[in-house]
Amino acid sequence: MNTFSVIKDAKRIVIKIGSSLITNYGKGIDYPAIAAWAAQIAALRQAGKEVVLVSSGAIAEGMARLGWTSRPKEVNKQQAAASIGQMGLIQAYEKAFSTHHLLASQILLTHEDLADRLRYINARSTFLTLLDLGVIPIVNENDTIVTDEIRLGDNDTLGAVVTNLIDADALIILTDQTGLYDSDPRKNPQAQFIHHATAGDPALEKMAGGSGSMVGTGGMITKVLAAKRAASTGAHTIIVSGHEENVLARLAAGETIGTELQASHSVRSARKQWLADHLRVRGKIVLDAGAIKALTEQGKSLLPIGAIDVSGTFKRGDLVACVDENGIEYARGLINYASSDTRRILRQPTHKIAEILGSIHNEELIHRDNLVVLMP
Ligand SMILES: Nc1ncnc2c1ncn2[C@@H]1O[C@H](COP(=O)(O)OP(=O)(O)O)[C@@H](O)[C@H]1O
Ligand SMILES: N[C@@H](CCC(=O)OP(=O)(O)O)C(=O)O
Repeated sequence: MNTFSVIKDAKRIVIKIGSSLITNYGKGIDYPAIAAWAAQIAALRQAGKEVVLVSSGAIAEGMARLGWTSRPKEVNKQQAAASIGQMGLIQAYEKAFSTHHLLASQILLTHEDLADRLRYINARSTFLTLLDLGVIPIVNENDTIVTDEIRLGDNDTLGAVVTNLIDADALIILTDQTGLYDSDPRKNPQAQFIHHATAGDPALEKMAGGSGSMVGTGGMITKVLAAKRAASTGAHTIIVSGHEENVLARLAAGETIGTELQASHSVRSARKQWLADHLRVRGKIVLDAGAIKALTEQGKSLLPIGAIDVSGTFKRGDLVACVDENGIEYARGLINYASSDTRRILRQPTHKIAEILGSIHNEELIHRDNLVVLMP
């Protein structure tokens, strides 16, 4: 199926722009490029579409303003650079959108802001109000104050989280490559271009590598994982070069450019989506093939008999990832047993739990109501 028409028909779109594009590989804000994207976004608004922009580039622009040629290793210096660069980014966007009589707004998020259910709902309401008002929200991670504990990590993930938060129809990731290849084209000139794939296909995770540039953060792997995440609310993802002439306008006209990663998931309930968007898993349970099938195809709960290994230290009620033996995550959920107890009941039938632990909380390791499947 050709999903490019989805961009054409989409009502609500999240557009993520990477650092290398925004700052011309760290040389400083690319004002003409921002003006060109703003003009296309203004045309999308005119056509009745709502657009949220997730823009990277704060650290790269801060470094350029400070005259730093290599990214400092010290987190406090990166955070200082982000604080300087973010201001430049927002000024550039505000100016570019104002020429089209559009208001822009700034939203800086951390993972912690969205991990709390009330704040998540509140953030959603603010986004939707801004869109109702015809504003272009411009989002970045709050790099200046973020710590490892509350970090989202990269803006591809942030783009997907925002897509899920506002139920966008599509996520467009503008980057410096024409899209996804079966290996990093910077390293392999023979790499083959992927025109179309299903978001969440584990094969994509093997093709995608890290960032090949000095200023980019996540590379393709975070884009592929972002597409998987965006697909969980039914959003399709397009990974495409921001250097393409009129890229957004052409996508909106239904042209086939970039890599399309099609959503095949059925849409989740709001609570399960919130669970999926938690990025801080406290541990991992390795499942056998039967358990993976039970979770992903039969909508069942996870029983101890299907769990073959456990890692991490967690308490009852913590969020854990359900992975296969290769570490691919299939589901995540709130576990009924602490890691020490889980370890003791691995591979055990349910009727043995009380005998081994002395008491039984629940028959399931993770009840299906507290479990969200990430892959079809
Ligand atoms: N399979 C792949 N296909 C395309 N690009 C890849 C692949 N694997 C790794 N990359 C690298 O990912 C980079 C884009 O990611 P990144 O540098 O983080 O950009 P951005 O700032 O746009 O997020 C490309 O320049 C490329 O070197
Ligand atoms: N939040 C950071 C960008 C992090 C990031 O993911 O960058 P990129 O890989 O270029 O999208 C910044 O504004 O510098």
